[in-house]
Amino acid sequence: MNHANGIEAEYEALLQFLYLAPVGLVQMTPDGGVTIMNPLAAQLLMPLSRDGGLDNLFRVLEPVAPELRNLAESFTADSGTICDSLRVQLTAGIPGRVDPRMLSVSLLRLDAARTMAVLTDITVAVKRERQLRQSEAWFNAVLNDVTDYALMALDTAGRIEIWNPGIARLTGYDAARVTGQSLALFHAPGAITPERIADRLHEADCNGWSLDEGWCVRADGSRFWASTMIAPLTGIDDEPNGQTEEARGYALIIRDISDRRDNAERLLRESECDHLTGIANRRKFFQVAELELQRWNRAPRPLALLVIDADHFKRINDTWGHAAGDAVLRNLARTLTSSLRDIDAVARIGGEEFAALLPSTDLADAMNLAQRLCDAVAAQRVDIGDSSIGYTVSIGVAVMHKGIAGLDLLLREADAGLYSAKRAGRNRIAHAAPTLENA
Ligand SMILES: Nc1nc2c(ncn2[C@@H]2O[C@H](COP(=O)(O)OP(=O)(O)OP(=O)(O)O)[C@@H](O)[C@H]2O)c(=O)[nH]1
Repeated sequence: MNHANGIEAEYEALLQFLYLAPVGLVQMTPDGGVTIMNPLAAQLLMPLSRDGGLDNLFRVLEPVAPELRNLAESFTADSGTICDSLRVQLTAGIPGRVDPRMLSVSLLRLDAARTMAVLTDITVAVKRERQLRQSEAWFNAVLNDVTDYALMALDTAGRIEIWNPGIARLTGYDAARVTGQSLALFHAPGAITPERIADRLHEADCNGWSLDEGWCVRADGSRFWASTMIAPLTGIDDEPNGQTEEARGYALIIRDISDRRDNAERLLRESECDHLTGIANRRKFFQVAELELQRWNRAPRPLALLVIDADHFKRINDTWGHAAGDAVLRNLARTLTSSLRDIDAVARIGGEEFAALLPSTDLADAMNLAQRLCDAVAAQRVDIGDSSIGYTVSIGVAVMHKGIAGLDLLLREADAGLYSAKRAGRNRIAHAAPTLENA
């Protein structure tokens, strides 16, 4: 075989490899300009492309992974791993019916001119992982050492009736303060609503148990990471027409699992945080919202979604520089979190786009809140060197209703409101009436 034939054969083999590789492979310039892409990469990315073009990977992935461009820009070495298996959520899915579409993205700098992206569809793997984590959490809650738990009996309305001494050890409350109180006592003010408690009791009735993990608060105000499990207590009652089993109340077990939050869990939490603003990222938002929508499907209650988008943000970047744009986004995140309750899920879901999911909030309340947020943002000044700049947002409002099968559709309605607010001149809020298709 002569030299030219050798090169041709090698080239053929390379093309075949690219064609058949079970992962998406993209070779690009450091700023994301695509030079080569295999068919699987095109297939994975095409649904994200707004205009059918796939010429820049960072631009295509910006709505779902705005951090990629920053990660690549801040990577200064000539070669090495820029990010490894970063999870990107492509779609929200439909609770109980369609799983969210997940992509894993790794970026490798090959040399100063070339960066390689490896894209893997991990939808099925993530679903299995979630199922495993749920059963692991369940076993942890039930089987592990029982020295650090508080056990109490709740009445049918979720008020505390009977307790074990562990309550005082774990929470610092004494019996007199606990009896007759709602279990909201162990949560920060505003972190749990009566409706959420009712949902958990209902969930326990339906599934045999309701397990949750999150922050609990001691009598002295200090926080601890806890798993809380509620299980129905049933009894046999004599009824005129025979014996029936009926709920007599619930058992509640609170366990301090702060020390169990090992590295893996911390890493997971970090992977749920937006790198720029420190609030939840799109992935975390979709997870929380999926749970919220499952709750809604079991027991519909008012549930509102706000999509908040910075106005003329490109102009801010162009006029004041990207770092100033970043400062505005951080200010916006702070303004939103300080104006919302703990129970509201607020996240950065795209470049300059944020979302807030508001349980127990009807349309009128959501509109009021959106207007307050809009006004609070317009009153902000962000210091940039010697200057200080103002900015505004537009907000689309949507509320959950029967015609909405999943988060994608709820987001679509909020986006329609956002679009109206932008078209009407920005720095305003709008609610788009449900489309006929969703009504
Ligand atoms: N500074 C900064 N800019 C970002 C970030 N993510 C996205 N952007 C920029 O946000 C801008 C969004 O611009 P557009 O989508 O055109 O929207 P806009 O200029 O806000 O206009 P309207 O939404 O119509 O009011 C783009 O220029 C993005 O590059 C980020 O993390 N930091």
